[in-house]
Amino acid sequence: MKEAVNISNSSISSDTHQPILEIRDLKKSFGNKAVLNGFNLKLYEGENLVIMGRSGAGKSVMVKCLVGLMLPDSGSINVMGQDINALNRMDLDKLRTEIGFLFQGSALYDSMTVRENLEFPLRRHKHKFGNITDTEPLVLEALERVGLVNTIDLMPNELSGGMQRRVALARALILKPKIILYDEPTSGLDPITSKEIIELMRRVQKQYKTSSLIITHDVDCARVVSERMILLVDGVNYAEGTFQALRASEDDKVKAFFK
Ligand SMILES: Nc1ncnc2c1ncn2[C@@H]1O[C@H](COP(=O)(O)OP(=O)(O)OP(=O)(O)O)[C@@H](O)[C@H]1O
Repeated sequence: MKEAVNISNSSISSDTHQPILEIRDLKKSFGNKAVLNGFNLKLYEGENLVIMGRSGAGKSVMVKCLVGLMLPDSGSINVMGQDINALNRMDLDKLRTEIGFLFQGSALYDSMTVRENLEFPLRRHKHKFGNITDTEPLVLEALERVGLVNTIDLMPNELSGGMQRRVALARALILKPKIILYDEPTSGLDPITSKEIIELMRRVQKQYKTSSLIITHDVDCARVVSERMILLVDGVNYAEGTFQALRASEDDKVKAFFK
């Protein structure tokens, strides 16, 4: 297993803590093209970990393996002490409620109102809150967290791109997950709206005390939200450390990320 260049870890990543999410030696090839070549990751409780990689580096492949949409060739993925590849469908479904996703684009259901979009995961995973019948308080709470209670009866196409992203964040939060996975949370947004989303991510992290895995190309987003970063190069975690430490690195491959 190839070890990452550890440029400077934050105190959170101390090995005395048990990671809430751990990826070990993940490998995935397509034909003779190795995309992930022994990728490792540990996400600790309450931490904001950013993964940066150039286009085609294998970030989406990693995310798909992580959520069980793609099988890796080898390696393990452990979420809250459970190996996801060893779980049956029902247990995997249950574990998924502990992971909130905010994918590229907002991926709201266009034919549903904001309220219905937020109710959807609640109905699907009723068991999580003891078979609740009145979803309204949870919907309102999640919308309040993102400052959009007044949009509850609107359709997604009546919202701006930034508002849609915020509603998608509310939907990711509604099941009160322990982990949030952000895949390019600021892509396609103008700089001001991006800043608003980044600020919201920080606020939500504090309120819900979630652990966040943030996949981004956006250096500004990484600077503001990350406590620790992993640079994914050639299918491995090439370098790890704080934003400041990585930015100060003299390594050419690391420097290329900050140009
Ligand atoms: N199902 C697939 N079949 C064949 N090749 C694939 C498949 N999925 C991904 N790849 C290849 O794996 C490589 C990594 O793709 P991936 O989408 O993970 O990149 P990425 O880092 O997410 O890029 P971007 O930042 O542009 O989204 C690419 O070369 C892609 O063509």
